[in-house]
Amino acid sequence: MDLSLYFVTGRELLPPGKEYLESLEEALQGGVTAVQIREKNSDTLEFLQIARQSKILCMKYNVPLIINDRIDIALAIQANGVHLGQTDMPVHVAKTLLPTGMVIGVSCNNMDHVRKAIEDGVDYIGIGAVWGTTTKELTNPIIGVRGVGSLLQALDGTFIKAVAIGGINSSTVLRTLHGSVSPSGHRLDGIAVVSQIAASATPRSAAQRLKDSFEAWVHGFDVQNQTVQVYDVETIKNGVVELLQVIRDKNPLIHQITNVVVTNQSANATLALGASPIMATASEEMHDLSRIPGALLINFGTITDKDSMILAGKYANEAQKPLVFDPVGVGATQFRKTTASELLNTWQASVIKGNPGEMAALANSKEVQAKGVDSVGSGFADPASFIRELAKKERCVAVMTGPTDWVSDGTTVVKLDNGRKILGDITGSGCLVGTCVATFCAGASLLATAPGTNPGTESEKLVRGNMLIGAIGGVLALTVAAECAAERSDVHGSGTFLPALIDELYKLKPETLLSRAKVHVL
Ligand SMILES: Cc1ncc(COP(=O)(O)OP(=O)(O)O)c(N)n1
Ligand SMILES: Cc1ncsc1CCOP(=O)(O)O
Repeated sequence: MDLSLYFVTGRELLPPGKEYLESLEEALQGGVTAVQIREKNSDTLEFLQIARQSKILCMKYNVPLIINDRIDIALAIQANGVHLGQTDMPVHVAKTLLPTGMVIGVSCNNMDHVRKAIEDGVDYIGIGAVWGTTTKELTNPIIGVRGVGSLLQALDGTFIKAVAIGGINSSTVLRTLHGSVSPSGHRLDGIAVVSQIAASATPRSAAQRLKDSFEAWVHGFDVQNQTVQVYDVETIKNGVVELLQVIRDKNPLIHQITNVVVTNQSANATLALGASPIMATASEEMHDLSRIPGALLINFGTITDKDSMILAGKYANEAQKPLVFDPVGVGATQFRKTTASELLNTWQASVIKGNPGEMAALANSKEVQAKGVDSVGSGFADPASFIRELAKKERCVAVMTGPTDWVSDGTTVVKLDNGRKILGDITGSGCLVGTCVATFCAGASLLATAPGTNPGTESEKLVRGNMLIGAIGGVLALTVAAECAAERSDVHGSGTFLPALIDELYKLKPETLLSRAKVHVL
């Protein structure tokens, strides 16, 4: 059964003047691949009639029909299957009542539900609610995009299909699909949708849009899985130098929502690299800024603009712009942890950058501790494996800073050895890395969207351009410039180091980067 676009009906949501059967037929014409009749307010006779009429239409389009909750109705109309919630008829009882071959789907909100569904041998699970929704009063917690991945991983090795449900619409669909892939590479088989189709005056185009997004994303996912990109040191260094040139030629806008401690020096570092900073925080301007080529940096060192962070990130994903997230001091307070989780469930970061303490807190690891915004101790026993797994889990490039910097896209791990101790003696050196990474990612994005490249070919992506090279470029630019600054005879301590660092970023030459960068591909 193809569950890729699973329409769950909602007659109560029909727009004025729209007939139910007309709406269902248009949805089927738009490419719905499975239909579930969900009647929460009808008596048995009305439910039966609606199910019968719906079945005729579904058969016309050769689309399977599932009945929500009611085994008797499913049997009466010989539906293709039933969907059961956690408080509905238990699966083992339903199995005794249903003929073999009739599909059984179950709602799952947590790992216990998934384990039970596997034990019961269901055909598919509906994981939800992934996002907030007004269609149903939720009695279980919202799972969030990242929570779906761990439930999917539990299905590894089974034939049970999985769809996500709750708040899926044309704005959230790509984020849902991309962010829910498990670390083992298990993806959703489909999306289940009520209001985006049922409440639409044009259900055909609503369904078509969702179907196009789903198919484009799956195609991109399959292509990516089939192509292993192998990096060598020369390719990386040359890629970084190319991005430096793009930044200086194209002067991208680097929108930064950052903390009060580093705002000025971050803006100056951006300018020194050849890009254009804007330190804007009002939610009213987030949409306009997202339309300008460049990148977005969200640094929550002093979290006061959470709503703007949420909006800016959503718009950046929509515009396929790089989004660099610097979860400063995320382990320091419960508020920071909850906020980071909320942000990461809402938008997809292209790069997450942090020190070992911050990265440990994000990964719920106790191996490295933090004190406020600083990491304490000697770091991870196996930083390469840690960073690779974190990148895989968060579906982005991960950068872990320190005396040695580690960068991974979840496959390749790159170790960078240009770190200088004096960087730790100025405030906000980690934040400056974030700024430089955002600037180089902007360069990577501009390179990928340069005239001559077809923007239509990668419509399924949340970001365009090579974010691994962008992240490495940002780290190298800052650490190589720091090396140059630290060697200067006019630098006597941290006070003279900071302006010298900005100077060295300003003067940074491709040949300096090429000769000094200490890059190791693992
Ligand atoms: C595909 C899919 N997944 C989950 C649900 C929710 O079912 P349930 O938990 O039984 O809640 P109600 O739909 O009965 O309100 C679903 N219907 N479909
Ligand atoms: C039935 C159901 N189960 C979990 S969320 C939900 C409603 C989904 O509706 P919508 O697609 O309109 O958010």
